[in-house]
Amino acid sequence: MAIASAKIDISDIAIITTVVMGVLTFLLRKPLSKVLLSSLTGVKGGPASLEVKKKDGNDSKTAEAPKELDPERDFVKKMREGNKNVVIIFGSQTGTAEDFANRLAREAHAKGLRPIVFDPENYDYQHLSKLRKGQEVLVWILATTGEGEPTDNMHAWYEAMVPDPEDLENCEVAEFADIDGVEFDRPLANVAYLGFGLGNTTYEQFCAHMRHINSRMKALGAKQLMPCGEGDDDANLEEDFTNWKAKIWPIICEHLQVGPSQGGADLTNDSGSTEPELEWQVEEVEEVGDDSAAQALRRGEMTVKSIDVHDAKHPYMASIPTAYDLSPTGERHVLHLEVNIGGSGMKYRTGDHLAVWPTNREEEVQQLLEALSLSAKADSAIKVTNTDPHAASAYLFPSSTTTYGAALRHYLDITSPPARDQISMFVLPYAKSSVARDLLTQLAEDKQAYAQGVVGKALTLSGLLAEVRLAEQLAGVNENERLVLPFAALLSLCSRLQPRYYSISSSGTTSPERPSITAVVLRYQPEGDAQNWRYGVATNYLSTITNYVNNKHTSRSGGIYGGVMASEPAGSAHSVTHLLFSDAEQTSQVRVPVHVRTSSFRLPADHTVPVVMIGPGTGVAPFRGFIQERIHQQATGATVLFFGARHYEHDYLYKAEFETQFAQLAQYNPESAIVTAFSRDQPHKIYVQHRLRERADMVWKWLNDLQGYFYVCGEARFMARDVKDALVQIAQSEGGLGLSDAESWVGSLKKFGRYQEDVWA
Ligand SMILES: Cc1cc2nc3c(=O)[nH]c(=O)nc-3n(C[C@H](O)[C@H](O)[C@H](O)COP(=O)(O)O)c2cc1C
Repeated sequence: MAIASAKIDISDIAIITTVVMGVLTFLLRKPLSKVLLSSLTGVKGGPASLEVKKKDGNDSKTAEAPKELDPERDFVKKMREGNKNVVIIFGSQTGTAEDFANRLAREAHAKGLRPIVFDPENYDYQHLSKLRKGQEVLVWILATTGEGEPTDNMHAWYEAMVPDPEDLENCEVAEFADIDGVEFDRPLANVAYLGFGLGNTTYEQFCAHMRHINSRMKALGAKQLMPCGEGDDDANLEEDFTNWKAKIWPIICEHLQVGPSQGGADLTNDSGSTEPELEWQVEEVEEVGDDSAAQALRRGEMTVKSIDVHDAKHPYMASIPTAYDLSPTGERHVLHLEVNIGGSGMKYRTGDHLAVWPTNREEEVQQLLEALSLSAKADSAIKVTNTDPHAASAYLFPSSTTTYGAALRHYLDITSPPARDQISMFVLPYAKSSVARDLLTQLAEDKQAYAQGVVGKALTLSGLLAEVRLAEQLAGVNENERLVLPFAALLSLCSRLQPRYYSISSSGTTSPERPSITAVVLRYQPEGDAQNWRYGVATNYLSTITNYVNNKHTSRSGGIYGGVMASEPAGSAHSVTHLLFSDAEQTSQVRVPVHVRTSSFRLPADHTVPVVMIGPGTGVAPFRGFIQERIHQQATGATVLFFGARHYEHDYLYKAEFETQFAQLAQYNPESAIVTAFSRDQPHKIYVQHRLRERADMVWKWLNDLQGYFYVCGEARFMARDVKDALVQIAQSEGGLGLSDAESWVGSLKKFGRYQEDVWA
């Protein structure tokens, strides 16, 4: 199952799993009736609850002396060395908040402010207290992930600043540096801040990460300059961000007393004719070194690094021993890929995620090179450096030198539609002809025109540039008057290509070196451009890899490589020329950059406890691993999988495998079974929640009487919600509870980690 897609990569709509391990972070606060309470707290094999320390009276004053901090991780020092006055800190899981932070910084710069962006993973939170209001402003840009959780890169800061999410007003005060002159429990009294939360209203805990940090900032004495903005990814995140941004500049400028009448010096020109100061400088350089070094440049640095520890910043180049289409005759193709991580030092546990670093489709890369008039220079070496010597990062890519082609292929998101403010800041200024200026101004300023002309068509940057070119041609604009976008401007326009996360569909115990993933290939025709196909970046990359693995004797230098799947849409041939290969082994073995992400989606340690899994479609992915694990444990508790799909004939994923495995599990417990719901095989739709209700008495017995675990993986908005409603109904009909007690019962299962979700919107 695909779990995390890049933001606008509507495509691999994937997305992650995030599991509720409430028990690790929450204490039960509202006990139910005694009977229910004892059934919930008597969890066997469940994770232990964490002791949450409270600040009370003198206790908190005896806090340990601050640890020696690494000066390299002091962001305030770095900020002051660069004479910056706006510090932007982002928490991002799939890249959107990071992109927003960078865009905000560019706009701040255009307003005459001096911004700097920090990834909290590289710095220590303790320095926050050194910020000085009136002279400096802190801006949080925080996405929420999991079930109301902080993003990985904010994890350490969040843990320190929000020790008890259930008691935001009154929890233990974190340690801060240099807090002389302020009250002990108000260490951030000198700090002025504002914030924007990214979230999705489909999730129960909307924008929880930003909201929790906001409450703690206030509780720790910081001055909030205006209420936090919130963006809803289920509605229009981009517009929410644009509206919030419009409000913050006068407030920041007034607070810092900068700019004409404190409104900020707007260095962008209304006519769009002034070229912006760009963040990145691009210099063409001679290629140095032998052939393999030159090749590495073309393929991206990811292939050549020799490192011991592989993580989110340093993927491992894994080979793919097996890959196939699980539903070759289905309307949608679901891929199964096994990834060889043997020898990498990486380990995974059942329920973890695998991040895959995709490569853009070669056709997209070539189209963009063409639109930039860089086709002839695709393999030219370039050095990309930050124009600001005090910026948090000097380089945009893993190394200072790459090629135009490799940058577009491996490092930049070139398929997401450019945002309105990006068009006005980084495309419009390069338009010389009035026809190009008019077209771009309309898209940048008219929301409706943008919604139809860019979003509705899922227009990529190369598509936008092609439309401008066509308009210029039709208007007879001279070649030397036509818009040519500089590569350095494109670097400000495109965000970084992000890894995509997939639930691992194998057991870490039985296949420790071969995690597998299960992903549906995303291809669609946008409403506004129904003639043309759009391709999800990562899943089509995986599809190309699958094709290659199954035909590996075909020459890879052949350029365009035809798809082998049935019902490939016309024109979907993929080029493998620029996939990554292992040259060291001289085997032309294709390599996929990956890393493992730990999750909290876990089976109970005690195999005698029943396990009920709801996994329609590719939501079945983590449960394949769970089933392997339960067989290995010879689980005597019931193991029950509710699987749903459209058609028995085409979409029953892992059918033969599951049938054999459940026959085996039934030997340990006769109630173990797979229950299927094929929605379109009869006139009326049947879904997993219907099957669940049909077995209400058993479900109640497994979960309430036997203290079983309940897992849901798949689509959040309808399926996960309907499944939860079905469980509430079961608690009413089988447990005799009123609606509110039934809801509390389900809520408490969640709090105790016995109802875990791995869902995506
Ligand atoms: C796996 C997953 C879990 C999420 N959980 C929540 C949540 O609990 N609450 C919420 O408001 N938004 C949630 N979101 C929505 C994200 O916050 C939103 O899509 C955001 O734009 C992602 O930003 P990022 O790309 O910087 O990580 C979740 C998204 C994903 C993919």
